[in-house]
Amino acid sequence: MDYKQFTSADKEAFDRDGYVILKKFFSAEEVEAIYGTSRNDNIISQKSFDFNDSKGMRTKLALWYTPQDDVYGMYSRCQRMVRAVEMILGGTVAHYHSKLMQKEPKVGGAWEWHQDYGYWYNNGFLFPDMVSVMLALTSATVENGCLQVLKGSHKMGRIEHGITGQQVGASMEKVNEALKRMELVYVELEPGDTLFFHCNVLHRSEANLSEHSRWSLISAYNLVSNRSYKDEPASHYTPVSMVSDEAILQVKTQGIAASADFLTPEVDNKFKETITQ
Ligand SMILES: O=C(O)CCC(=O)C(=O)O
Ligand SMILES: [Fe+2]
Repeated sequence: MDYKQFTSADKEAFDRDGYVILKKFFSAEEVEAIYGTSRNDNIISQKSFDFNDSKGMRTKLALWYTPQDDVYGMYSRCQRMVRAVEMILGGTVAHYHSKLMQKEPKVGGAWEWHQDYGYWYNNGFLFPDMVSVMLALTSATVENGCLQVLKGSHKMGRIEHGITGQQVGASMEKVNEALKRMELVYVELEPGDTLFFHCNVLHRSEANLSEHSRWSLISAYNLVSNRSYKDEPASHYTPVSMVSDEAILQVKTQGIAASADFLTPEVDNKFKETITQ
């Protein structure tokens, strides 16, 4: 089977705008494999925790560092993904972490304006050679609190971040000025559509007040040369062990192992920085 590939035109758009959307980068069958598995994955539900927004709404999420041989790991490690991220970052890439974001109907929380590098910088990464890739497992719409990005804002460089509620957000003085000059884009996605976004692009999302879940699987990558000087799990400088594009459908219903290196917020006191959002 032919799989859609990330092109040099996609890379140009990413460099210009700080993000690019690849429609149907993963097929309906692949999304069914990942979403169907995650919906019934007891380990994922055991390892998920709530992350509260400033109004007490909450997003459920599970986060792990080393990509495994399960259906989620195959997403993070498959060839079209690794090649795309190599093109974006311009070198050999490592997987920083992945998370399954479960923004449930009526309760799914908001995320304040932030840059992912606003947090990751505090985790010891000197360079913003980092990128996130979000796969929509369900439709993401304005109604269910889809991601919003400020187009071109990655060019501002890193902005100071401070605590807003339980979350850490970007300086609102800078965000408010940035909002006057750049276009705010609601990233509406169909299942299978995939958003690549720069670690310095400003983004946020509103609460999910709708009847529909918004679930996404997000993998973050780093250049292996951008090794943290802090005590981060080794996955962040270990080259991704690439698998074929067929791998998702080959493992299909394989859920995550309980032994995966999950982030546990109770023990990990640098949670606020890691959670990337
Ligand atoms: O999905 C969301 O609403 C926020 C996600 C986010 O900020 C991230 O993954 O970096
Ligand atoms: Fe984020």
